[in-house]
Amino acid sequence: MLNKSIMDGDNPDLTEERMKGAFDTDKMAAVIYGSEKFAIRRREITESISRIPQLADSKPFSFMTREEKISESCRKLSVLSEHWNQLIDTNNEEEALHLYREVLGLEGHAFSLHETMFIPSLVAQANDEQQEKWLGRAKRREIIGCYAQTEMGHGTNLRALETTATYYPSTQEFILHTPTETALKWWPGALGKSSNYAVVVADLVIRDTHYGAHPFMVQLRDEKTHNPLPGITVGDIGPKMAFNGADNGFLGFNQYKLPRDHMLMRHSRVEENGTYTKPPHAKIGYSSMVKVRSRMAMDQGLFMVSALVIAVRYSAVRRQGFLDDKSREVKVLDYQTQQHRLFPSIARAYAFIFCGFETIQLYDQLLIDVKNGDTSGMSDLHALTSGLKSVVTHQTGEGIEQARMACGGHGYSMASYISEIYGVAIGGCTYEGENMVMLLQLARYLVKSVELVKTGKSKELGPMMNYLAEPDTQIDLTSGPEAYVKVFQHAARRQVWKATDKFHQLMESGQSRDIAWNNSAVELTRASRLHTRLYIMETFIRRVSSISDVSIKKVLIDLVNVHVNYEVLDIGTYALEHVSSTQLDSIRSQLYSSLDTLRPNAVSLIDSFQISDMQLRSVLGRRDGHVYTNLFEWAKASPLNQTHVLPSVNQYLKPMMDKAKL
Ligand SMILES: CCCCCCCCCCCCCCCC(=O)SCCNC(=O)CCNC(=O)[C@H](O)C(C)(C)COP(=O)(O)OP(=O)(O)OC[C@H]1O[C@@H](n2cnc3c(N)ncnc32)[C@H](O)[C@@H]1OP(=O)(O)O
Ligand SMILES: Cc1cc2nc3c(=O)[nH]c(=O)nc-3n(C[C@H](O)[C@H](O)[C@H](O)COP(=O)(O)OP(=O)(O)OC[C@H]3O[C@@H](n4cnc5c(N)ncnc54)[C@H](O)[C@@H]3O)c2cc1C
Repeated sequence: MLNKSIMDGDNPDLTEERMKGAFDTDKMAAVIYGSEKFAIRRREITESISRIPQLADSKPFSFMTREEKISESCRKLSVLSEHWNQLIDTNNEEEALHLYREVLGLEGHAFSLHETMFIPSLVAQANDEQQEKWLGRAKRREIIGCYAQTEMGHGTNLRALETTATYYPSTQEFILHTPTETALKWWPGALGKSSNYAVVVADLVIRDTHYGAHPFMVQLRDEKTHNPLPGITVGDIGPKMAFNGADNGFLGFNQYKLPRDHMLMRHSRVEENGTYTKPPHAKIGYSSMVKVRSRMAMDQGLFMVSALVIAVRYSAVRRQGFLDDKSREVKVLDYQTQQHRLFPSIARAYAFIFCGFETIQLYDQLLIDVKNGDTSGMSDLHALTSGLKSVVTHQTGEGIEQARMACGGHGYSMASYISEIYGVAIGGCTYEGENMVMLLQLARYLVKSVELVKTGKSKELGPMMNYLAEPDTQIDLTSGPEAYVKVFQHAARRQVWKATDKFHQLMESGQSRDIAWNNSAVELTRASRLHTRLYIMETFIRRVSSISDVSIKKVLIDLVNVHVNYEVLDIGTYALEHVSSTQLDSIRSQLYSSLDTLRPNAVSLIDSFQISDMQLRSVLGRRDGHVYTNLFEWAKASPLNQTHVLPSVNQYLKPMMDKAKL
């Protein structure tokens, strides 16, 4: 059996789709998840979880209040604490994240930031003695931590953070203080009610000199009572667009004393007498953010996949309207518009995940290099991940919203669960650096690269930048996906040069650097997007070319074809400089035929992600395809349906109607 999801009693429309799949979904899972070993481990972990009934949801998430969601996730975390070692290798981050996704879902929980930012901050920023003291406790979950950087008044501009950590050599202590209301830490995940420790980012002050943002390990709550410690004001910031299982919080300090060795001192130091040693790279303290950004292509790819699993499966069981055969309505997946809505997003999701593997590995390597004193790769990775997080989060938002619309009316119901996936995923456009701001960070790097070319120093260009120095060439669109890469290179190169020239000209005309930058900013962000999309396309093609299994490679090439045709058409206005409108018409025809080619493998392509029903939490996306019966059951479980007559009817509507009758 090529598609391992086929089971007796499933909806026959889905079974038919799975029979059509031309490749082995387990083999595809191994490609998606980087190795056969990890793909197998994922399945084993999912299987083991299903054997622990207390880890099942006590009722559908969509019917829970915020308080119930928080209580439910804490309940499950306490059950998990009895099973960690038997379920996963606790040193394996990917296994831990898979476990969290399966059991706790995507709405956040008490450990939301513990694994993703608190522990990574200790790993990257704490020195050996500090790691000895805190890392083991954090990994054993004796303490719960978060990452408290953003303030009510400032998230983007870290140089303007107002929270101070002032060092006093006389007592060898820092005093943490929140001087104004806008200096309150605001937003950190799991800060409000769950965490008892935080890595707090504050402006280091020694003898009236401000050294800027530095990380500190701060105890927030008493380990016995969980009450906030004296001098600490902490709480929840209230409901959000989504992600409401997490207690994003506020935090203020009133002259709060902290021992000297609580500043994380792997890279910068404050000696007992107040002597400050600066880090080997000015931005090394920003590494926890780079860590999360390097994961975002993968995590966002998985958000998009969740929505696509739901939309593609549902589109295979939803029948509406007719094509040739007037005796039976067609699966909506057979409509070209439906395929055009969904398949390019499937391609992007695969591409994002392949990019994600690459950037996660680059971060891990950078961590080793930095520990060995080599910070030379920091700028490259910062630029790459800044652009990538921005493009991927934006396109993921678009893809999920299209997936929701592709499910028609039922997509709008929480039974589909797509609105929640959208709400959580779209947060990624803002957290870890607002997208425009991060595109502009990449643009700094692109502008510098053009300046290198202009001054004859092309040899110094960073990775992925050589194309900026190359001349335009004739493009033969019949020569396969590489020709489309060339189109992107031409378009990105032209836009990067154009934006840089504009910036330079404005400065030459007398504008200050900052004003000229601001007046070129829209063009600069366009350059960053094109450059990043080029990287995504190249990575996708490179990864697919490296695959040896014939049937897997064949379907992934079909997917690459959808991707390259769609992407080039999507940047049509930029491509027009290099591709004629007749050529664009032929790309359009190729896109339509590539959608057709992909159609028989659509369900198998999304099944291959092996996202369990438990994780998906969607009636429409059920693996067995039994949508309608379960939709009715789900609606019957609504709290409103637990009584025939609501108290509000008796209190307001009935008296109103009775009065109208008089
Ligand atoms: C189903 C699946 C489930 C998955 C599971 C996930 C679930 C969902 C969980 C949610 C989890 C949320 C987690 C959110 C957690 C937060 O959001 S934490 C808070 C994040 N905050 C931010 O990202 C703030 C953004 N701001 C910044 O990073 C900085 O202010 C900026 C924008 C980089 C500017 O920094 P700056 O110090 O003013 O520097 P700037 O003058 O702009 O640049 C100076 C130089 O430094 C360089 N530089 C700046 N930063 C760096 C750096 N990091 N490295 C190297 N060089 C750098 C610049 O490139 C520049 O270089 P040159 O061009 O001069 O050569
Ligand atoms: C779900 C979620 C979880 C979060 N979790 C955490 C956490 O765990 N820990 C934490 O510390 N923080 C967290 N944050 C905060 C988050 O990191 C910040 O909100 C984010 O960095 C954006 O900063 P801001 O809110 O100051 O936006 P602002 O900078 O105020 O953005 C407002 C607008 O101004 C524009 N803008 C700002 N500066 C510039 C510029 N220089 N050039 C051009 N345009 C500019 C932006 O593009 C945007 O359009 C979280 C946020 C969310 C939504």
